[in-house]
Amino acid sequence: MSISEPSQTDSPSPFISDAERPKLATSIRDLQKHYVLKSEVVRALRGVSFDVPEGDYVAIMGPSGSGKSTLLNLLGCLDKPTSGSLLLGNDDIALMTDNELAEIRSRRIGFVFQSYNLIQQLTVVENIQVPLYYQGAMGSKQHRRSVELAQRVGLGDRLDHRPSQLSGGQQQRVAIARSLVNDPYFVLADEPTGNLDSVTTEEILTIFDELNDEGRTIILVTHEDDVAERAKRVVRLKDGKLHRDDVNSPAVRQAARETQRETVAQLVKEANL
Ligand SMILES: Nc1ncnc2c1ncn2[C@@H]1O[C@H](COP(=O)(O)OP(=O)(O)OP(=O)(O)O)[C@@H](O)[C@H]1O
Repeated sequence: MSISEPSQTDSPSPFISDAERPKLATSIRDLQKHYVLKSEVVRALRGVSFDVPEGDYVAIMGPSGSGKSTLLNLLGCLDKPTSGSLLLGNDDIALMTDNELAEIRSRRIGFVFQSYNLIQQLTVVENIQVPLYYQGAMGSKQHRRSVELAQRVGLGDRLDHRPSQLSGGQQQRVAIARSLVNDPYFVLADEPTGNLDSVTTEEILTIFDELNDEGRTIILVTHEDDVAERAKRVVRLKDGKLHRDDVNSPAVRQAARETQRETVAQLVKEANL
């Protein structure tokens, strides 16, 4: 359950100075995406607008076909809108060339996928470094940063392991560390707990909570209410439009944390019997 509050205003208040206004990780205005299939036009996004301030934690939800993946592809610079704007920093992705999109995608967006998408032949540290490899930045400083990130997600004792030697939850931790290596505008996670059991889901959501507490901006797509309740805000799409934009109260977030921890404690207890 969430209480409904408008989380953004369309026009900036004249009483707030530029210095006081929160910086935006991204700003989306009247975003439209149409796909042309033979003679048919599919209007996957039909004028979506919202802002994501730095430090926000947004869950995107909606029924199948509502436009979540389409929005995620645009946020991840994997595709360009038909019209409207999507600002990353001061850059509008609608105006970028394909090369510029690829550049910003590899340098400034941190991806976490449901299926982890790790390279099987590489170790934990090497997988974390992959986004740096595309930039030709592979010195000792970058190696140190990758080790620190592995430690940050609790894999300090698994640095030389390969994905096949790790559990699903550990592989997702590697993916989270990899998503942070470039200091991204935001972490973009597509059903990050979709393949995980409740115990591991709780571990991953706790890492997201901690990263967000440290100021990281997180945008995730989920079908699960209990995952969405952990976010600060839930954006719901319906038929390609923004249907609702609700703030989760601290009480709702805390209750979701407690419920999940109790479920985990019960499962652990049962497993020990
Ligand atoms: N590449 C494409 N070509 C044509 N139509 C597409 C394409 N991608 C998505 N669509 C259509 O756009 C609409 C929105 O699809 P999208 O995948 O964004 O929805 P979704 O909310 O992510 O759904 P799901 O939860 O099932 O993954 C759907 O009608 C879909 O069939």
